[in-house]
Amino acid sequence: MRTKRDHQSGVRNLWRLRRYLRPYRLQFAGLVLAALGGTAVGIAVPLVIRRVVDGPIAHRDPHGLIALGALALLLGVTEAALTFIRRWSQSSQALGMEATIRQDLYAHLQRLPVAFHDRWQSGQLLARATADLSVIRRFLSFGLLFLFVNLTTYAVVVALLIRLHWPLGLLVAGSAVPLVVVSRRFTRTYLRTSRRMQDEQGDLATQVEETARGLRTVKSFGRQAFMSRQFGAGADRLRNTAVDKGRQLAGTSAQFDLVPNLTLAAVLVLGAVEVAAGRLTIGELVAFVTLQLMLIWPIESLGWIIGNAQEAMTASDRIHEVLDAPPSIVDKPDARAAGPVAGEVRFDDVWFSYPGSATPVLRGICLTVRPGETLALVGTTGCGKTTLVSLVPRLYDVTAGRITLDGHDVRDLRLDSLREVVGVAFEEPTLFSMSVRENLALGRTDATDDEIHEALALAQADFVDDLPWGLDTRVGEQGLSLSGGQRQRLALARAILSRPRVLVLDDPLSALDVHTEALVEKALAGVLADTTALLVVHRPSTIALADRVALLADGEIVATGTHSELLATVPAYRAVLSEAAEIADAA
Ligand SMILES: Nc1ncnc2c1ncn2[C@@H]1O[C@H](COP(=O)(O)OP(=O)(O)OP(=O)(O)O)[C@@H](O)[C@H]1O
Repeated sequence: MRTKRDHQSGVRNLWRLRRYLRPYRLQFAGLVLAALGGTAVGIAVPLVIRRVVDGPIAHRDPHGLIALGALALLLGVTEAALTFIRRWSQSSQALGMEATIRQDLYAHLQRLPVAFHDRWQSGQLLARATADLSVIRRFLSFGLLFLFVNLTTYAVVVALLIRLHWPLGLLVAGSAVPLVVVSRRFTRTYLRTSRRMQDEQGDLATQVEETARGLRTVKSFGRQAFMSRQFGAGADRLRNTAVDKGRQLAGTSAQFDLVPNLTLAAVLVLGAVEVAAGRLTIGELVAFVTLQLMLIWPIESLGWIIGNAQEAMTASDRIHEVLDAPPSIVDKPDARAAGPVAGEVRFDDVWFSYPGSATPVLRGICLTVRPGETLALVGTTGCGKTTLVSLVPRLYDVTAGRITLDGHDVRDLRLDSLREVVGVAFEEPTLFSMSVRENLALGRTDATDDEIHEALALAQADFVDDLPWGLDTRVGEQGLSLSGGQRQRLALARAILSRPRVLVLDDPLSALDVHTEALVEKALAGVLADTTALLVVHRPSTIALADRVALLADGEIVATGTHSELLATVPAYRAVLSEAAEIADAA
């Protein structure tokens, strides 16, 4: 039952990819015509041979032999030319379709909310964008075409065979019955195995990606052998599934090979009897057998084509699992630009739970950050500070309540303009495999070198001048060639480069030494003077930047006030700060 459902969903999802075939429909029609033309010419050859055997050879007529020989030669050359045309243009359209699907997949991944990426392993996404798309390309370029051509060849040849000698022709037609039985049994198991293999490829890609990213941790804990064992187990699983899949295909292909060969043997014996009885000429028998030989390849390849179609179905299922995921954080139809804003940010009875979790992380948050004010968020680890600030640029949407910017619900604003207004720097900064300049200008592509240098100076990131190619230095995957503190300062410079009205800084100085932190804070104070800022703070020293502090505990705001007010009146605040100070000292 489940297999039937899987099969239906696979067929449906594969069929949905037809929109990618549309721009290439003329090319595809040309391909089909070239393939069918080649096959038709191939079919005509045995019919010419029949004429040769029953005509010039039987009547010892050399002139007739030359004419028919020339015709056979012409047919051979035509078939070769058509095959060349088909092969020449076959891959370009499939590669074009693959590229378009890949671009759509990537664009959709960008539209999907952070919550989607929290749930999905990156290796699974990687495998979908690479291996699964290659399977679909193979099907679109070869499988689909040959499925069509081979089935047409089969139907035409069997019709000709019946016309040549109907009892033997019906025998050949009847051989389709065991083929159908074999293919039904095959598709039942192969679909599951194919899906399992694609999932395991994704798991393995995730392992490689995580190990590459976490190599320092792996090495520093001396866990290479452990990780290798884990990877080995995954690789073994994948190998076993691949072997299982290969064997299923081999077993089925052998049965597909057997049927036409057994039928051929039967035709030879029965055909000889018919010739002896005078009901069939030798030329007709030769033509019959030659035509029947033309069925061997289409039938033998059917096992591979059906297997390829099954793999394409499961790959298409996997790709649609991503393409069908709704981009839940999108512009409303009537969303408007934020326009010039004063910068008041208000949390209005905000509740938030992560998708799939029943426990709210934030509970009834009411908080107002006035235009130009800097508010520090303080609280024990895991109390919800990062979650709270992530709601402002709508990395997640509130579960209940609302967040307003100058009185407008952020969900009513266009996302691009909201994200222009709100600049963000996180504790774990991501730098991309691009030059320093490109990394910095992510939020403002038109920034001049002077503006970039100003932002770098504010973030105390002048070390960029000492990099081998200055702003043009590629900072490598995730900026690994830079220290944690350097990366943090680049991320900070990136956030302030666009001079946003609202700045969200999630502990962006945690990796800096005390001296550099003090310098950054001094420079930042000027930026923060006229910017609304939400500052997640772990180190007591950073609180100096804030006009006001909010103490978060267990997802609730338990106190707000100036640092000195809270210090004097809220014991829990003193406790959180002294704990943080101890950790900072220990570090
Ligand atoms: N993507 C996520 N999916 C599900 N739960 C999450 C996710 N991110 C965080 N959480 C949970 O939400 C709670 C609050 O996490 P959050 O990162 O907001 O805390 P925090 O106060 O910023 O912590 P820290 O000070 O350690 O950075 C934690 O219990 C955490 O386990």
